[in-house]
Amino acid sequence: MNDAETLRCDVAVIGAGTAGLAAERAARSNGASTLLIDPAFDGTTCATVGCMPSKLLIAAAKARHAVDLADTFGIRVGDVRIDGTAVLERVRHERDRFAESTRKSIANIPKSIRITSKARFAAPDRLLLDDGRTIAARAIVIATGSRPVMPGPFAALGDLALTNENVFELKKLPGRLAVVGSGAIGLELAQAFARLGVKVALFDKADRMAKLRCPRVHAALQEIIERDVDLHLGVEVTPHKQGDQVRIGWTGASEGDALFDHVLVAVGRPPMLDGLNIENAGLELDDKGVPCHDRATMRCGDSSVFIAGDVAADLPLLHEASHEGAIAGRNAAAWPAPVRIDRYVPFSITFTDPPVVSIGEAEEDGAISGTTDFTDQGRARVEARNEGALTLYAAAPDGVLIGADLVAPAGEHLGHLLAWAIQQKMTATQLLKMPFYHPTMEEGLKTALRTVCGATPIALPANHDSGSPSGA
Ligand SMILES: Cc1cc2nc3c(=O)[nH]c(=O)nc-3n(C[C@H](O)[C@H](O)[C@H](O)COP(=O)(O)OP(=O)(O)OC[C@H]3O[C@@H](n4cnc5c(N)ncnc54)[C@H](O)[C@@H]3O)c2cc1C
Ligand SMILES: NC(=O)c1ccc[n+]([C@@H]2O[C@H](COP(=O)([O-])OP(=O)(O)OC[C@H]3O[C@@H](n4cnc5c(N)ncnc54)[C@H](O)[C@@H]3O)[C@@H](O)[C@H]2O)c1
Repeated sequence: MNDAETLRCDVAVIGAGTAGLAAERAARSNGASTLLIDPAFDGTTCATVGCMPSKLLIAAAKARHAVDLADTFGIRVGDVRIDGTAVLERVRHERDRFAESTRKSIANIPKSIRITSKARFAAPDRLLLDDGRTIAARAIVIATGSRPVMPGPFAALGDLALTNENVFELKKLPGRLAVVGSGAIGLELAQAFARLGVKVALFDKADRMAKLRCPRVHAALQEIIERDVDLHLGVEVTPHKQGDQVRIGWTGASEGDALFDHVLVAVGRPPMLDGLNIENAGLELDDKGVPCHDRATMRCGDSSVFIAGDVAADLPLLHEASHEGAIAGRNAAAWPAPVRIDRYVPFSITFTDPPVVSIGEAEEDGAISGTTDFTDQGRARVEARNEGALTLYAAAPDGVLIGADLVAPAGEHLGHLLAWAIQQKMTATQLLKMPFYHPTMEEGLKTALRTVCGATPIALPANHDSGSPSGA
């Protein structure tokens, strides 16, 4: 198969993260010979510095919040002490378990397929490895992920500036933490650290958090976040090192300055194209430098190069990375015959408490909206979790659901129901013909669905009660 310097395969995959692993699996199971290249094979961003450690920290914050909530029910808890060292040790311990289990599954890939190195393009069908070898491949999948941005003034702070890559390595909880960026990472971690007793200030240059589209839902989120966090939207921040602390000054919609023990920089994760010599791949690039590609095949132009995961800079989410990997791997194996694969409805959950969810479209010609206010929703009130709002979007004239924005208790579950209904192109009327158990958070959907029907000539389902049980 090989001469001394050149390895040959049908499909070479650059990057062994979630997308690359899925691409290699799909290519191999479709009969291609494969090579998977990664400098570390250390167990994916998701398991090591992404989804899993962040959700572990959030789980600790949830336990702390449950103690606070107990009082509402007449359950008096004595003095609460947060052992920050133990909190962070559990995060790392469980995180390491997830990463180890991912590494074990990577180790099951035949050794001859795993190439421990960095790869860069020499030509559209040829890669150079750091160890001097070359790979000649019929098709290549780029799955190199993304990396955190660290603007210069923050980089100058040295160890005081954190990103998702080292924040979970803290040995103790900081006293005061500045979080810059109120996207998914900033929001999740700002609220979690605050609920663990850290004094947190959250800054964003934009005036919308988590790219939420509906102003009503955004207002509800703002009220929720401000209960735990000192929030400053629409500001420019300037950091300076002061002794072993950081002084953050901010101007814009509000002005001030304050001292922090650390600053968490969460201002986005651009695609990881550094060092790939992408110019040698002969691809058309968009204005972010990302190869232009077809979402149904993940093929870049009419080349034999495919792209998947965060590096595609489309929907940098885990389920999309794994789906795009499968699409790219399948198509790379089938190259040049394209296999067009349907994509999921866009769906993101930010795991704040309550969670923030955005699905599908927000506005379309003739869009109708329906809303629910969770501040007085029955089951939410029973649980003392009555906060948040939901906006559903539907297309006229028949009320086909096209999208939703929400921040609501049980939001991750409501979000799944809605995403599945929206992907199936169901109408508000069809959803209302299905059972809603009482008393549940799901009954909150009924209110929004009925408003969608009420806003149009769409009929409420015949022979179904149009009233509400107590508290729904
Ligand atoms: C803090 C945080 C929390 C998150 N939480 C969630 C969540 O709750 N839910 C969710 O859906 N998503 C979440 N995400 C997003 C999710 O983690 C990513 O979308 C996903 O991990 C991307 O997978 P990937 O395969 O594209 O990239 P990665 O897993 O980063 O894999 C890229 C691989 O490419 C390798 N590589 C890079 N350059 C080269 C090269 N030149 N040669 C060879 N190999 C190379 C790297 O070593 C790496 O192994 C979170 C992200 C972060 C940062
Ligand atoms: N639950 C989840 O699914 C989850 C959780 C965490 C991360 N992620 C993924 O990771 C990606 C990266 O997350 P992220 O939060 O870093 O990025 P992001 O793009 O979601 O948010 C970045 C935020 O930083 C702000 N910002 C940019 N430059 C700034 C500056 N100089 N000063 C102040 N604010 C600034 C932006 O306005 C934006 O609100 C997300 O896009 C998401 O796909 C997903």
